[in-house]
Amino acid sequence: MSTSESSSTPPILRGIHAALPAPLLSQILSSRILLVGSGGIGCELLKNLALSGFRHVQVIDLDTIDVSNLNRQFLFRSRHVGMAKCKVASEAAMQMIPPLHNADNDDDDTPPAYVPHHGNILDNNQFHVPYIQTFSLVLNALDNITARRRVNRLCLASGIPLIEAGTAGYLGQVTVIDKNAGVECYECQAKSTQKVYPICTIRSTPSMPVHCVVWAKELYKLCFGGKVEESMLFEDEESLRAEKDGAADENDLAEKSSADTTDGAGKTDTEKSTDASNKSVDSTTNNNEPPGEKSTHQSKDDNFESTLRLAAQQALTALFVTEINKQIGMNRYKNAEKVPLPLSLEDLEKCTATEVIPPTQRKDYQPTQIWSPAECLVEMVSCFLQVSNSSTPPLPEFDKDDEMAMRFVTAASNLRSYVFHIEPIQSLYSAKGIAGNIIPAIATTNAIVAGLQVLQAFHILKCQWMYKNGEIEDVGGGIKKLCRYTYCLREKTRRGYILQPTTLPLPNPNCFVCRNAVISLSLNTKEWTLQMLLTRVIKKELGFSQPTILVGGDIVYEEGDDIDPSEYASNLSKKLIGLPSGGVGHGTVIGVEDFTQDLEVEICVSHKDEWFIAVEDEVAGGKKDIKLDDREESEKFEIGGKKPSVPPSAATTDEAQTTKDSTADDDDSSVEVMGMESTANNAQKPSAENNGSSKEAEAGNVEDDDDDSDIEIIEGGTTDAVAATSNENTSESRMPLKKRRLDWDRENQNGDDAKKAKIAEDTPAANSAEIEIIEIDSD
Ligand SMILES: Nc1ncnc2c1ncn2[C@@H]1O[C@H](COP(=O)(O)OP(=O)(O)OP(=O)(O)O)[C@@H](O)[C@H]1O
Ligand SMILES: [Zn+2]
Repeated sequence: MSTSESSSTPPILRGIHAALPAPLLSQILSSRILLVGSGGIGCELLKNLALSGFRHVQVIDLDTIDVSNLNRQFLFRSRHVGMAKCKVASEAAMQMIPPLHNADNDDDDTPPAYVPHHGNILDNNQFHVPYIQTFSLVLNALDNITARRRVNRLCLASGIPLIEAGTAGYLGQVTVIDKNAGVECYECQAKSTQKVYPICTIRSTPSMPVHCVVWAKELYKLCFGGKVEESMLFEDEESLRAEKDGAADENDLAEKSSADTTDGAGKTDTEKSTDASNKSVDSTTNNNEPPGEKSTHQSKDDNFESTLRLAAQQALTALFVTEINKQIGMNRYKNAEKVPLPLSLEDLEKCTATEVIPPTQRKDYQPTQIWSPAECLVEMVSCFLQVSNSSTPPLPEFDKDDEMAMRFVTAASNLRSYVFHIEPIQSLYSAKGIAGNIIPAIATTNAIVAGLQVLQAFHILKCQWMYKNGEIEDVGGGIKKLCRYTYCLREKTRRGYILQPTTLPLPNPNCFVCRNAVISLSLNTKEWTLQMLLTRVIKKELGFSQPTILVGGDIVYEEGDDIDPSEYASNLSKKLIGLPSGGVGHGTVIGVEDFTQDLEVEICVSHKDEWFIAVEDEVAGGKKDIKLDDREESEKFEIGGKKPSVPPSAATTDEAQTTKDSTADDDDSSVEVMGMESTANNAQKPSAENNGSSKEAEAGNVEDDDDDSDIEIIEGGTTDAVAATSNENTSESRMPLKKRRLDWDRENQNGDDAKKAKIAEDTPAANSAEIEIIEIDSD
């Protein structure tokens, strides 16, 4: 019997007791763990924590249980659908904690408690640095970058170790982030950004199914969204006029055609028709008629229904006939391989007939069926009618799990594919894959990764216990030595392992989060307003939550509970160049602080007037650069490019010096983000928005370094072996990101299936890889 195992140990804990020295077990039993996310990985983790004897766990999750979660989030049953995930998961896990006998835990006699918090980790008021500081360590089981970034920053600011994990299909990884260990943080490496398509491709020249799906999602926003002006398809009067003028330059015929299809208010036929169907929706949803009176107003209802059907038909004709003819009339496709073909008027006439049953309402309906154009039209009409006849408004944003939204997007995107001769036509099932960019979740990978996380938790607790006993000088040093970045691979390594541990990577010196590096930002300071800078860059790209912005040492904007929003409101609409304290021009250093994340950064601005984007050259083949037009101003920026070589105004300040010094080795900056398509970055950063981070694709680089010794390290006997492995691994794991990516690409050409699969996700041919957000879903 081992040191910690007693005759009274419950059988389920005996294995753990046999493996762990008694003090470590006691450390586990009294530790306080925070788990963020109780979905796929989170459920596995909760079960592992409970069965390993962890008694004090808090769980944060914002979501409720959906039917689609049940196949892999095994703590949930169908009776739990609609209930808070964290509550159900905590209760289920609590039942699994083996009862303890006094001898097991001398230090802690408080009863076990798994406490759920049904909330958003982004909520500053509830989940802040002092809260995080009450835990021994934090475990992440999240599915998005924003939340991960937030936990990363909270943990760095609190000095609490974080065990980060992610999966994408068969691939997964686990790592440990700890400020005091001096290792890479979550934001040291760039994450894949939302895939962005040039507006012109989506609006006029789609060539792949994914373009049609993106268009259909924008159409959903235009038809049902709360803010139609946020749809990429929305046209204000100015852009309509600009389009008309441009068309006039092209040829006279174009102008005539354009004039024919816009009304006096400058609205396109599409907008007029979707307006019409929306008005029908409004008039129906505002109709307060009690349901019982319906039969007495049958004929009135019949009339109303036929009005709705007519409005739907008009909208569809505008979308798939009038608008297409207009574009053809403007000679937009004169060099295209195939000119689009508007939908048949006959199909459009038939689609409103009451007796035609939409495909999804038929008895033999299967989500893998492919709908004909006529069926797609009927399906769209049924969506319009459903919205009109329902008392609850549709979701303002497209959600792949919303049944109506998915039917609408499948039908609309397929109709667009038919018009533009794009193949293959998608079933609802495959369109959902593209729309949500879904890589099927594999429960086994989640389970493996959650197991690895608990092993890392043992390592951290061991370090904390060793520190308490004066065996090591600092916890961080111990973590750096004991903990591992572990990849879960699809194919076995040469030595036959699927788990590949490496030493924790060193921080990226250019990381503004953990290394306080100056951020370089290029944009047009004469066009960008403070509001654009705030929303597009400071909040969205850099993840600030309550920023204070300083120019020339003076506050130009501030947010917070006790801040009067009107105080700096007038600055928001000002162009950067016109801001107080001398404005922001080429070389200006902007300060940004966020006390909710204990983060302060400096942004060195480069003024840049003209922006280009590489697009497919349909005529000559290959790529060509086109100048970005005015509509995309907020997409015209670059983070992490070259900083101004001689910052004019700030040249003598310390900030400027920092800026200048860091310019030389800036080329491989991992925070380079272009807010537009086809930058090298997108290829560089695979699947970071899914359950995994960008690391998994680099797994191939460490294949030769395989050594699974750290799986047994908890027993303390393998430290040397791991240290030796660390040295071997260091050069690979510290390699600049671009170099590692190049090696990765090369290896893929050599035909490793696992890696090919990963690359396939990054290539246009795998449609699902092209969309904005990558999510893991049920398989
Ligand atoms: N900001 C956040 N605050 C709290 N919990 C979050 C936050 N963002 C995501 N989560 C939770 O993280 C969990 C991630 O789990 P998972 O990746 O299995 O996603 P899922 O939504 O359960 O499944 P899927 O998206 O595949 O249908 C989810 O339960 C989700 O609610
Ligand atoms: Zn970092």
